[in-house]
Amino acid sequence: MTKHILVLHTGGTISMTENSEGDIMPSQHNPLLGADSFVPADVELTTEEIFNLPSPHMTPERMLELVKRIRQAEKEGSDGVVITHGTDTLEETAYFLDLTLDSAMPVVVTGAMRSSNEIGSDGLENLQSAIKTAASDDSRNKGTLVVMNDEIHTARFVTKTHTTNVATFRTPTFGPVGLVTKDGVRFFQELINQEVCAIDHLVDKVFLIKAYAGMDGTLFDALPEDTHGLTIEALGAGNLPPTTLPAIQRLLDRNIPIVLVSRCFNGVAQAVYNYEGGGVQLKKMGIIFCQGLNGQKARIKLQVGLSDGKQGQDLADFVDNAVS
Ligand SMILES: NC(=O)C[C@H](N)C(=O)O
Repeated sequence: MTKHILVLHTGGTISMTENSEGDIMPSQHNPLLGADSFVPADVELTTEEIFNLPSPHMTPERMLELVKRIRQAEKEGSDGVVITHGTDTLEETAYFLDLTLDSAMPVVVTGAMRSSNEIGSDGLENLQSAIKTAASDDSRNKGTLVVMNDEIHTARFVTKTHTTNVATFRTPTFGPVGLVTKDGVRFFQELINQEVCAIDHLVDKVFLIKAYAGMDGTLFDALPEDTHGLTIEALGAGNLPPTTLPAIQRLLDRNIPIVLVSRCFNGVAQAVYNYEGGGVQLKKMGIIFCQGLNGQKARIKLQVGLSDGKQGQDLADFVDNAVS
């Protein structure tokens, strides 16, 4: 049966070209438009350029525009959607889609580390793998997936780990969920469902701050009056320098929800240390521990939860546990 796959291009290196000086720049004519000779025989492709942006120019407002286009595509009869995207913020857009699209339809995000005319360009290969994944029945009901370098990852846990290597996308702690091979798509890990928020607007003042040895309250006190929420990348298992605590308490007294993750690459944040600034104390103060997400993903989750109108325990339950 023919599968109708919509490809939405948003820009990034996959759509860029290298000039004679070696600079990589957005192309005036997207080299991916019309490149479809590699599409599997049972796939009918529709292609749209919704944006042509380097991914550092991506914003949550643009992510929401993308969500609305994907919801419409499902109504129009698409069997799956592929999004091409710059890799710098790919994981944030992918996770935003994962949290806001309430659908069984496969949604697959891909990109490239080498632009379209560089030697060893990985764009078309990644696009082909993403199309195969979006066309597979096995990809239904799996939330948003990220396909790069023959691997399938969940949007929830994948992260960019290398500035230039084509094997940059990794899933720390849990690993990839599947592979794209010559014969098709193979999943080897089950996915755990999560709550989806079908939001149609955004609250915007949600910040991310990284902790470091010797940190004090300066950055916390500098947050604007109308702050909606804050995510902190804390130390180790989930601890903070004691000199940050008075400023953090002032934010909590203003009813600003604070979500904590670890700045460590592997593992989950847990309230295990009971000393000044230790996780046990932070949890007692009312900080929400988010397990298994990195800082940029936890910030997206907090923003989506707040945009859905969640607060108090409801918000904490939504944010705190990404792994069950
Ligand atoms: N590989 C890439 O796509 C990186 C590029 N700077 C982007 O995110 O748009």
